[in-house]
Amino acid sequence: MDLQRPDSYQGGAGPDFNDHVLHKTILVGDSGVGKTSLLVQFDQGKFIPGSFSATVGIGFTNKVVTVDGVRVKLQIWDTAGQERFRSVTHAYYRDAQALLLLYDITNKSSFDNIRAWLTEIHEYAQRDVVIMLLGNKVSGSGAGSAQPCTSSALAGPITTQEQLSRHPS
Ligand SMILES: Nc1nc2c(ncn2[C@@H]2O[C@H](COP(=O)(O)OP(=O)(O)OP(=O)(O)O)[C@@H](O)[C@H]2O)c(=O)[nH]1
Repeated sequence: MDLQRPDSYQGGAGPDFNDHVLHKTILVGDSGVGKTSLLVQFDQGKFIPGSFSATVGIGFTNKVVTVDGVRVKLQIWDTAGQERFRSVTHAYYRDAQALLLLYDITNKSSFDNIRAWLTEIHEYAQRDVVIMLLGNKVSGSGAGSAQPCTSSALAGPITTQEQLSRHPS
């Protein structure tokens, strides 16, 4: 799926959100941990396997979900995990209400790098941003294989120490 759709970005609040609560979420994590795959899975309901094509820059997709009777428009931004795009993606952290921080459970360095990601998040995102740590690639076949480290992670901001202590050593 092509997430590079600058034509669909209208700036500011974006498309008509009159009857929605807008919620901006950003997917972050090392290159190859499965951010784009997770977003495509969430958007289209299926895992699309294929050769790895690294995201260039940043793009977003919208999805409306109903939570406790309230329609919420999720605007989910998919960022490139590669270092060379960091300066581009940092600029988007500020507006985010939530950050989904992914690592690949089959790749230790992607977990080791979580500390560095949290340092960047604390530098560029709002202080009260909600951070959810997700271990991806739990299933070899891909589909729906991301697992949160805690089911209550989205209930409120959590600290670096809390997040790291939730990962089994
Ligand atoms: N086995 C398995 N493979 C996965 C899973 N999720 C993604 N992959 C594969 O991992 C590779 C990288 O996935 P992407 O979604 O492109 O990774 P990314 O984090 O968006 O990478 P960047 O765009 O470079 O930041 C692809 O070959 C995917 O098919 C999963 O849950 N299980």
